Formats: sequence, structure tokens, C-alpha cells
Amino acid sequence: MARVPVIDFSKKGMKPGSPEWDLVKFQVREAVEAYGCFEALVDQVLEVRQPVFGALEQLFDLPLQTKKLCVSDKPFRGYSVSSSGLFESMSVDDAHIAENVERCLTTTFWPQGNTNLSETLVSFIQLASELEKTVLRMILESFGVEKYTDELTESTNYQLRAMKYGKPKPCSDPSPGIVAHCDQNMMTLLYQNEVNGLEIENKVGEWISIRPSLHSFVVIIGETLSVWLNGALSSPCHRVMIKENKDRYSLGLFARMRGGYLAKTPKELVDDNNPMLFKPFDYEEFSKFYYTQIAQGGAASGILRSALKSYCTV
Ligand SMILES: O=C(O)CCC(=O)C(=O)O
Ligand SMILES: [Fe+2]
Repeated sequence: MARVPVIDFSKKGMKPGSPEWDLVKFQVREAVEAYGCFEALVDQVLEVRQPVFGALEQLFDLPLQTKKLCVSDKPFRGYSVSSSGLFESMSVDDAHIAENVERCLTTTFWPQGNTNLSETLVSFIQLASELEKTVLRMILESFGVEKYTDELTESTNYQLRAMKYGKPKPCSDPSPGIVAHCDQNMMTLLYQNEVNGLEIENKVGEWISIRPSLHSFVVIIGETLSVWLNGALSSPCHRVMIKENKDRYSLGLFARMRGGYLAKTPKELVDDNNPMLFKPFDYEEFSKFYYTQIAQGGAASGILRSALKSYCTV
């Protein structure tokens, strides 16, 4: 069965410039070139695995009225539940700031606090965001544009999204927990419980089932990175099909450019033979456009796959 590449990030002493780093960097470049996606093995995540999924169960087991207290005025932030009631999510913006996680996911629900839960999620975010920075630096190095790493990293906002896909109703067909889409952000890191369902579309349109091991993050390249690289690398379309008779929990860390930052393809990647394909854009402005299109029923017209590219094509 086809599997996306699995790359080991657990090696000690993997510093930029070391032979270990360069080897992993080479594997990352090959994987993102071929699939826009790979599994990243990070041993340390095993230390938080049980508490992380314990925390997600605790959150989603709360009464609906309580969950609805996790609110926000922006689309896809706060608590949301699908019309079938089977897919639920809770999102926190700027999740690398521990107080935000505490405020949105802990003190809102447990006014007296729930230190175990918030500390678990904060350690998880720490691990995942470190991995994101490492992968980004490797990709930029592989294109010879590593001098932009700090600028991009400093302009990144991390959204944490906790997701629950309830088990399908008896005798129903596999349900698309999330329909096919490409992530429009910079990079997504996913971590799931033992229930599979994530599928990635490869370059010839076949769906590959992702069956991550207990210590793998699934790393997905988003459209923002593809646009920033002047169309190099593509963001893979993916979906979640729920077939098992168990609840699936996943946590996503979505790295994206902050509002007010103009993402612009670096001049090093543009020349007479490679003209600039995309106009500079502000991700927050784009997001407003994107969610408006979705609210107006645009999802059916393919916007879920190529929104950012259509938005900023020259
Ligand atoms: O739950 C998953 O594994 C995938 C979620 C996803 O693709 C998304 O939220 O964009
Ligand atoms: Fe996604």
C-alpha cells in the first residue's frame, strides 16, 4: 500500500549545517516535491500522547452549552459543530501564547482552572511549533532562500484546532468528516489518535490513506508556502473519511502569516525565465475573502482547492 515518506526528526544533535540535518533536509525536499506531505517521527511526542487525547476527550465530552462558550466572532474560530453533529472543532488563535490556550480552552470551561489540560496542550504546541520551524528552515535552505527564515517565522501565527469526528451512524456509508480541500495556510501539522481516516491525493489523483504511527506528525505543505515559492511545491488536496466505528480525535497546528504581513515571493526565485506568478498578499485579507466565498456557497466551485492561487494570480 502506498505510504507518504516517513522522516525521522528524533535524532539528537540535529543542528543546521550538521550532516544529520543535511540528510533530513534532503529527505524533506524529496517528500514535499513528490507529495507535499510526509510523516515526521518525533519521539518526544509519545510523552504527551496519552494526556493529549485525554484532554481532547475531556473537552468534547463537555455539555454542548458549555462547549458553545468557546466563542469568537471570526469564522472557524471558537467552537463549531457540523450539521450532522458528527464533526466538532475548537480553535485557538495565537496558540503559541500559553495564556490564549488557557483562556479559550481551560478557564472558559473550568473557572477554577484545569492546569493539567492546559499544560498538556501547551507542551504539545511547543513540540509541534518547533517541528514546523525546523521543516520551514530546511525547505527554505533547499531553495537557497534561508535568509528569509527569521522574517517568516516572526510573522507566523499558530492556530491550534482540536477536532473530534464522531463515529458514523450504524449502517451508513463512510462519511467525509472533512471534504477534499487544500490547506491555504503556510504549513499544517496534524497529530491523531489511533483512528485513521486522513487521505491525501497524490499527483495522479489517487487517494493515499495515511496511517501515522503513534509518534508521527503528518506535515502538510499549504498553499501560502507554494505561492511564496512562486508555485514550486504543491499543496496536496486531502480529506477525512471516517470508516471505523470509533471516535477520531485529531489536533492540528496551522502555521499562517499574520495579518498586516505582506507575503511576497523572494526576488531570488524570480528571473526572466521564472516570472513572478503571484501578487503579494496579506493572509488575513485573503481569509476574509475565502470565508465569504464559502459562506456564499463557493465550496462547490472548487474554491476549497485553489482559493489562494486564484486570489493572487498575477
Ligand atoms: O483531522 C485531520 O486529520 C485533518 C484535518 C484537516 O485537514 C483540516 O482541518 O484542515
Ligand atoms: Fe486540511
